[in-house]
Amino acid sequence: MNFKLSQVPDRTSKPRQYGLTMVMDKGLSIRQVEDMLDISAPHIDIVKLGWATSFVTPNLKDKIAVYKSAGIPVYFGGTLFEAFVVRNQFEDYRRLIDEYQLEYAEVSDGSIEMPAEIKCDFIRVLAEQVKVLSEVGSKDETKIIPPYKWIQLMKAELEAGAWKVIGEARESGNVGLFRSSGEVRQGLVEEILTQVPNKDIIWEAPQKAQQVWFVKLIGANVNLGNIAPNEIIPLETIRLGLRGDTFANYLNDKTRKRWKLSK
Ligand SMILES: O=C(O)[C@H](CS(=O)(=O)O)OP(=O)(O)O
Repeated sequence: MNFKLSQVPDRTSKPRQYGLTMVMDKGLSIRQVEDMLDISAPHIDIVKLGWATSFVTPNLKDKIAVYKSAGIPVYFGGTLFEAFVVRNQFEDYRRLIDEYQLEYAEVSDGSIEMPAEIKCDFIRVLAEQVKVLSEVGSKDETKIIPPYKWIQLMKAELEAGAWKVIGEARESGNVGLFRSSGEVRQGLVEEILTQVPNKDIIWEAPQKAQQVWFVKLIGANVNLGNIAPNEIIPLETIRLGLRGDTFANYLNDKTRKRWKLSK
């Protein structure tokens, strides 16, 4: 940090197991990646090449190499996994992961119907090869999954070997964990947290108000995903209580009382 400031929460340090910021790259050029890393690398834990953008991104290997040289792991979006699976090309997908020397892979069923047991089988197989992030939730806004089902799926996928489970929200943040307005399905999140350890969950939270909500609920070291490249540094300030939205979060009672601040 550039300055000394008291009453700032401790952040976990890299390589983080929690307190993760997962960034969504949906087609940055190599130059843009270099620029992003130049300023934001300390605050990026993992990068997802959103949905199937990796299929059409030129110079993919070179781009992944830039992330690698900065020590930042990259993985393909779950939609690419689904695109291979529906075409009966799972083995090709596994080879692809090796060819691109990836250390993480996402297993999801956001765009397809996949029995939970089959999804867990894919997780089991891939977990032998890489660290698996499995995503729970549908991309279809009309498909409302009840909380008990989210919990069941998340637990089963972690047991099958997922390193983290991701709560679906899409790039837009208006499905899955959120209502179409972007408002958090609070009851859902709170119920999930009674059964699944928060360190095991990455919450997709692309909108500022959503990030603020999670930081207020869970704290500076909440795992957040689908963060846009230009929101990485702003998010870090939200985590640290250095933006208006979370400003009073970590101040002690004496300071809050003196300045008449409420959390
Ligand atoms: O679910 C996601 O976050 C993304 C992006 S979007 O749904 O296409 O907006 O898909 P994924 O395949 O998990 O990257």
